[in-house]
Order: sequence, then structure tokens, then C-alpha cells
Amino acid sequence: MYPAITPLQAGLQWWAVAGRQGVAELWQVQVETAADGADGEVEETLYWYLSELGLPHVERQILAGRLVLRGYLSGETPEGVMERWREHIRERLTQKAEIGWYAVERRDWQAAWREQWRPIFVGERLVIWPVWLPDPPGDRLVIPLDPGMAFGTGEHATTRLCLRALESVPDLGTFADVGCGSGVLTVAALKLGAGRGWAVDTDDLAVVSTRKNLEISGLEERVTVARGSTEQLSGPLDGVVSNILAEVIANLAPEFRRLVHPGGWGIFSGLLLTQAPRVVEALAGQGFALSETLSEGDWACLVGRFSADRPRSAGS
Ligand SMILES: C[S@@+](CC[C@H](N)C(=O)[O-])C[C@H]1O[C@@H](n2cnc3c(N)ncnc32)[C@H](O)[C@@H]1O
Repeated sequence: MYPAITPLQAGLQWWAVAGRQGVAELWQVQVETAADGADGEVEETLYWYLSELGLPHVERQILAGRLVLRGYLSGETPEGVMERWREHIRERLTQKAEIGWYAVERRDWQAAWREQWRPIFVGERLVIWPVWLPDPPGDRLVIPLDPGMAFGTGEHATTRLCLRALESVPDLGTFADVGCGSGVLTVAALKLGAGRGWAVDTDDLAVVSTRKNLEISGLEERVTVARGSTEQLSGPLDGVVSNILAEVIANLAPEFRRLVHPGGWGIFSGLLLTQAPRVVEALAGQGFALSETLSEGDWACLVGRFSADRPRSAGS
């Protein structure tokens, strides 16, 4: 569990580990808000703010009816930078959320995380299995995972939705996982029958984590992992899966079209049901024909195929 914490500074909650004031391996930024389904928009906004503030590794939990999001900064982050971020969040954060800062020890954080994380059964055929647990049951395709600090444990609905969608594609073939995080979707696609994959993420820690998880499954020979985004990839591929954010998916729509051959599949999530229409519109402009929208709570996942007679923009 986390070490005991004591307030270091009044006002906007600023805390430190007891006996270690000012010394931390990691700073934890925690944002808390109501967890009722109506607040999906707040959650999306908070993810966005946290990633804009340089905190891409956001952990999500529901505790006593409250949604808790936590991001981590290096303990070596200078005080001045921390102060600026604190002000930035204070200015921009919705009234509906509370924020706290904590000093944590990396070892304790990882131990706490491991204690909490349980196997996650997804769809008809998959189970995400923490690597440190004893052998998993034999009746499902196992995704053994050590997520490190990357997103993609299966705790978030969008990951589960993408996994369900991958299960439903009969001919996965060659694919790209854009925004691979822990590599959970890449490992799943291969276990579900895909032949070869390309996994990219703008975050170094995600690249490390994906490589590690591929090695755990002995699949590293079948995937090229790179830091970056679609500019690292060339087609034609049989499909693409991307679980990022509504805006990012919409902006990358022309890139998805470039990568996937006509008739190929697409699975897109990281968006709320309310955001689905404009993301579908952006994708449809690139010849994407939606066949199904999967949902869990407020979250959506778009499943479909790029049509053979897709439009071409000028010059392409
Ligand atoms: C929500 S996580 C998804 C992780 C995993 N694929 C899953 O489904 O659980 C989104 C990931 O996309 C990465 N990312 C954000 N913007 C990106 C971009 N433009 N291109 C590639 N990756 C991006 C983030 O670093 C993060 O690891």
C-alpha cells in the first residue's frame, strides 16, 4: 500500500510522505470527481488535461463512488515546474473535480498496483492475466501482461471494447496498433490469429512496455514496435486498431485510410458515445463504413471496414 501521507502545505492539497518531505521518487497527481455515468465528459476532459500536462500514464479507479485518476511525474521534476503545473491545473480544472499532489516511492507504488490488479475476463475468448499470478485457467486465450507504467491493463472500458471488437474480426491478417500503450491489443490480435503487427506509440514507456509484453508471450518476432505515430508505418495493411482520443482519431483518419487497403478493417476507441458521430463523420470521409458501435458506460468503440470505392482527396 501507499506509505502514510501528511500535509506539507495548506491550500491546494500538497502532501508528502511522512518523514521524507521534499524527497520523492515520483510525484503523484490525483484528480477526483463524481463517478456517476453522466460525468463521462468530465473524465474525458480530465484525461485530456493530464496528458496535456505531460502525464500520459493515467491510472483509473472507482473508489467509494468517486472516479479517481492518477498520473505520475518524475521525483526529479524541479519545484518551479511543479508550481507552474499546479497553477495551470488550478486555472483550468472543472469545478467538479478535486486535485491532490503526493510524493510516493516507486517501489511502493508498483507493489500497491500489483496488489490491486486482478485478471480481467473480456468478451467470449480472452483473459488479461497479470504475469505475477500463478498459471491462468486453460479455457481462454491468455494475454499475460505486465503493464509497467503504460496505459492498457484492461481496467478501462475502451481497452475492453477494442478487445471485444478484435474478437469479432474473422480475418485480422496484418495490422497496426496505433497508440499501443502496454501492447495489450497487439498481443490480443496475434493470439486471435493475426499474422504480423506494427505497434507505435508516441510515449517511450509504452514502447518499452509493449516490447516487454510481446517478449512475455514470445511474440516479439511478429511485431515491429516503434516510437511515434502513423508516420512510422506504411501499408497496405489488413486493418488498424487505435484507442486514443476522439480528436486524435478524427485527425488521423486520412492516415488510417492510407495504411489500410480497401476492404480492410478498422477499430477505433478512446471516445465517448456523444463524440461518436463526429469521429464517424471524419472516418466516413476517408471511406470508412461503420458496421457496429460497441459501448460500455459512456464509452464507444467504432468497428467497420474501409470501402473499396473510398473518396480520394486532391493530389492523392
Ligand atoms: C488510451 S491509451 C491506449 C493503450 C492501449 N492500446 C489500450 O487500448 O489499452 C492511448 C495511447 O496512445 C498514445 N498516443 C497518444 N497520441 C498518440 C498519437 N498521435 N499517435 C500514437 N500514439 C499516441 C498514448 O501515449 C497512449 O499510450
